[in-house]
Amino acid sequence: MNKKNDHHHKPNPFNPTKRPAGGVEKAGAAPYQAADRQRKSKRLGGKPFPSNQKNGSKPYGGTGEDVKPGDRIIVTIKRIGINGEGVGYYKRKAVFIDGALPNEVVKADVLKAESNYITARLVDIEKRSPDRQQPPCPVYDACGGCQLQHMTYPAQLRAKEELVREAFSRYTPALKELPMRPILGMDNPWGYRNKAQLQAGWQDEQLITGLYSPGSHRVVDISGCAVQDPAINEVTDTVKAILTRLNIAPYQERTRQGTLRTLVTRVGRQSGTVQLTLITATEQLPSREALIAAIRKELPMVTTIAQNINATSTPLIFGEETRVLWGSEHLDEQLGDLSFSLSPRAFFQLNPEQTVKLYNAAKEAAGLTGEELVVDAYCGTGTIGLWLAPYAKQVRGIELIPEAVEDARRNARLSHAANAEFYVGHAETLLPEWVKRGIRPDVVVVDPPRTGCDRRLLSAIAAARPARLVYVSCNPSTLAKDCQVLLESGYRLAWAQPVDMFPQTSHVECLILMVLN
Ligand SMILES: C[S@@+](CC[C@H](N)C(=O)[O-])C[C@H]1O[C@@H](n2cnc3c(N)ncnc32)[C@H](O)[C@@H]1O
Repeated sequence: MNKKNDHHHKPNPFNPTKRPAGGVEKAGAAPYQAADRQRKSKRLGGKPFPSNQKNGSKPYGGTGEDVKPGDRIIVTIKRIGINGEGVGYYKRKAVFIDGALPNEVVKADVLKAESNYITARLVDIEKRSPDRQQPPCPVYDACGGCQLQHMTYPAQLRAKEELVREAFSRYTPALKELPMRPILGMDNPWGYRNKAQLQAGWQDEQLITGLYSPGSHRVVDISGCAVQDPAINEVTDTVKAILTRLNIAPYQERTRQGTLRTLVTRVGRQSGTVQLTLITATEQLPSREALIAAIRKELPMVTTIAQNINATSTPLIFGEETRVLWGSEHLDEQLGDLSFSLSPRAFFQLNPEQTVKLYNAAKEAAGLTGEELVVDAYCGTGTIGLWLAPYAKQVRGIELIPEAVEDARRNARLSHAANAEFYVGHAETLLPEWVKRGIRPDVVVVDPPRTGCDRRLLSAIAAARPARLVYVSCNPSTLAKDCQVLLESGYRLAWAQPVDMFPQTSHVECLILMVLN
């Protein structure tokens, strides 16, 4: 799954220049609480290609082995990299070019030339891919939220399948062939996100809300974001107008003046109601009563108005203290037959429609008959375990964050899952302890952060020998590496199922089923 509390960013093995997507919840992050904010060069999608002969670049062709910054090179793009960039080869070195698409021949200026890879800026497209399209979003180039809008949706899906294949061919040498099912995409790959976390900023003396421009703290206004649920866009625009009217200013890091840091809007897709959280740098919220009255009057779908106070200078979005200013403590949400009641800080899947497909794949993979003990490791708020609970004898979830475990327990009560228990702890410590005490799971589900499973957990699984291991991952590279370890421990890869949880972005979710040989 996405939304990963990943505290350990490692170099991305497909593109060492970039952080992997995902991470802790940070300001301005997009697809997950913390999407990768990759730097984008011009994508040229559907626009005339600029002539770039005046910029002092060297003539086409580069300088052989010793490619250096400023050289202009011609590259045939082979595939999409994990951050959405085009990947080709020049003089046997991998070249990463933002905005280039597979099968395109592009001219690019070298930005960085290392011993084993090159990064370059797209200048012109000599041969254009039929998969190239005009990005629908007007601020696509400036905003860091999406990486693949310049590619048609069927091509995005193919590229994501290719990313999974590439990872397994690179990191799972013990696997002869990858038994991969076609990726599960969306019929309508727009308007799917149920939550926005938008930074507040100034532009032309106006309050704006949006994401930080990649690599900076400049807010790009993203009114009318095409991947957000339309209700979120409506609420955002109206709240912005109300805040402007009431002179509630955005907080400015430089001057430490102002109030509003972030506007968090979450919609319950089933109920149609909206939970609004204003994250402020100060305890005091100016014109508080007038603000509440105006929101209630103009936005009847808002059922919670909350304030979260974050006076710190860390990149984390939420502070420790949340006050509900008006309305309900929780937002009601439904996923299939399960009910959830979400506090402003509680984690919930961002694309409920695709989550159902992912969890149904997990259910199929688990192959439950009602007699099994299922361990849901890295369980978050318990959603996968609860999805499986009606079909299992018992579910035991393990999660590091105590608040998430409290949410999981509350969610279990709401969904009448009396056979599901959730424990706070490290999966790599708790599962071995359980195994030592004779608790033997029949099915283990893991859904780790981007860094993958801890080796001690993989060893404990190998020792416990559950008949089935269902591995849900948001990072094909670590998934493939862990798969290699499991293959060496006597498991066989039965099938892999990629799911497109975040259309228009380069994120790929993939589930695999491993069974005992
Ligand atoms: C990708 S999320 C999975 C969430 C959950 N499965 C879901 O679908 O909502 C990974 C979770 O693992 C937790 N986590 C990270 N390291 C852990 C560890 N060593 N042991 C247990 N949980 C851990 C994180 O706090 C996070 O909630």
